[in-house]
Amino acid sequence: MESEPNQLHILFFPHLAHGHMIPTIDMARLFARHGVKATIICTPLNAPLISKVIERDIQHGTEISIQIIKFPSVEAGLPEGCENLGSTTSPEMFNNFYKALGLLQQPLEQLLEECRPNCLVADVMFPWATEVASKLGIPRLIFHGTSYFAFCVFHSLRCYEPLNTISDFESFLVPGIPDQIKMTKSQQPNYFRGVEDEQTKLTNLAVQSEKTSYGVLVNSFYELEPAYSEHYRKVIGRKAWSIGPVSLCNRDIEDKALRGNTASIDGDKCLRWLELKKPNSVLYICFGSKFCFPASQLLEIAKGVEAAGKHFIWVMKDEENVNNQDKQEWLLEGFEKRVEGQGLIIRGWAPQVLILDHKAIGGFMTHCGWNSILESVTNGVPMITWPLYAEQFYNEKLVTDVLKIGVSIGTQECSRSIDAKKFILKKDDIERSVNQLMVGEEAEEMRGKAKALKEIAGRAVKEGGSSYSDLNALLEELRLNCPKNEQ
Ligand SMILES: O=c1ccn([C@@H]2O[C@H](COP(=O)(O)OP(=O)(O)O[C@H]3O[C@H](CO)[C@@H](O)[C@H](O)[C@H]3O)[C@@H](O)[C@H]2O)c(=O)[nH]1
Repeated sequence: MESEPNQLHILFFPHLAHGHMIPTIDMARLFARHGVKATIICTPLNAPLISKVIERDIQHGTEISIQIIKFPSVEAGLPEGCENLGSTTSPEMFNNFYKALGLLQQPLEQLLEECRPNCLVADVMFPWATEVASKLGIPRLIFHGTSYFAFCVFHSLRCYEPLNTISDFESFLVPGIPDQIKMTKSQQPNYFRGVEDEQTKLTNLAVQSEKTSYGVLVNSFYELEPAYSEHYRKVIGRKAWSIGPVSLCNRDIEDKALRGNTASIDGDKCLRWLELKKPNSVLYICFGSKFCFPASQLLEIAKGVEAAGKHFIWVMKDEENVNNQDKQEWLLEGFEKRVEGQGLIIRGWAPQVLILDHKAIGGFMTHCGWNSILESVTNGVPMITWPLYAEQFYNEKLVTDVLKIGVSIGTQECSRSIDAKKFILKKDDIERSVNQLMVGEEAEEMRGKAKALKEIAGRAVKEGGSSYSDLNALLEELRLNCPKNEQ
């Protein structure tokens, strides 16, 4: 395909973690469908995941490609082959992974010099990318991967510092945001709890780079959180474009199946199982791409969903199986047999967008990663919110207190490694929330609101819709302000 003379060339540089890579790939595909030449930067072991997904786009004539750079695993003290945050298995590996990300600065610079794109879209985890790009006169857009609501809460807590004077479980009102939102200090990420780790350092750098970057891309749509989109732009004063939900670029069933191309279960098997169930009758349970519960928590979830008596699909991560060998027997033989017909257990990776899209799915028990929330919203599915770490407690508040399309499971502690004895939620908590979400008047009301949002999300990405127009406005601005800077 001949390139247009003023065709924009944009480089997309995702953080090497599923929760960031997946929306960045979708975003690059979206830009390519809007006439941009899109190049996704990635490392050798992450490349196959991406190439499978973009294959169909290439066949359809969109200009999208991959540019591979080496990942400095060994240099950063990681084992060879550890190129995705999902493969880190200890806090030390986790920290080394962030060190390795820092070492990508030089290869990025070299690549930018060779390609001279009109613009670089780089993940928030690469704060140094703004400076690297600006040396070559290339504007850098930041991709955060989360909601406006979460940005606004984060900004408020930095600005007003309400956490300095309170104890862990005392509740406080988040100051200066459009709604009355109550939280506790224990629900805050490490950054606000005085923990000086690699993530805290990175967050401080990210805050600085946000001020000097060209602007921010947000995987959200205006109608979902209008007050917070306005607050972010007008009160906090950042330049931002809402271009989501980007997962809606997986338009047909093949797209959705491809998107789950690493799934450990055949998509058709899942669909066949779901076909036999009534509309809105199945609860989907998944806690994102990485998190692993201890066996004691898995057992309480198992007892809770069994007692609630609803159909369910439950995704268990591989590490949960490996780390909890002692309890496997109970889960495999006793539980799995007893719930035959009632539940489908997926061990490993699930084709999530394919599952959420099925009419039998009536609820989603989620850890509140932003992609999962958006995928639930775009399919009109209300949620049981069970936030675990990072900004997930903020996302929970948006779902339960602002949008009112979810039931909180009631967890209080933001932590990457759950202390098995202290923070275990019990069978009764799980049973109660499943019943509250799946049956009764309140459940119908939440489902109605979620279905309405599904329609609005669909319109937002279609021609004339809010996200479609925001993306076009951005591309127009880049064409005017950011000509290709050939050397
Ligand atoms: O078995 C699985 C598990 C996950 N997914 C997909 O993986 C993505 C997971 O993303 P998300 O729900 O956002 O969870 P995390 O991977 O935990 O996301 C990280 O990144 C998000 C975006 O910045 C943050 O909101 C989260 O707090 C952070 O943990 C989604 O697209 C899911 O559809 C699957 O397809 N199959």
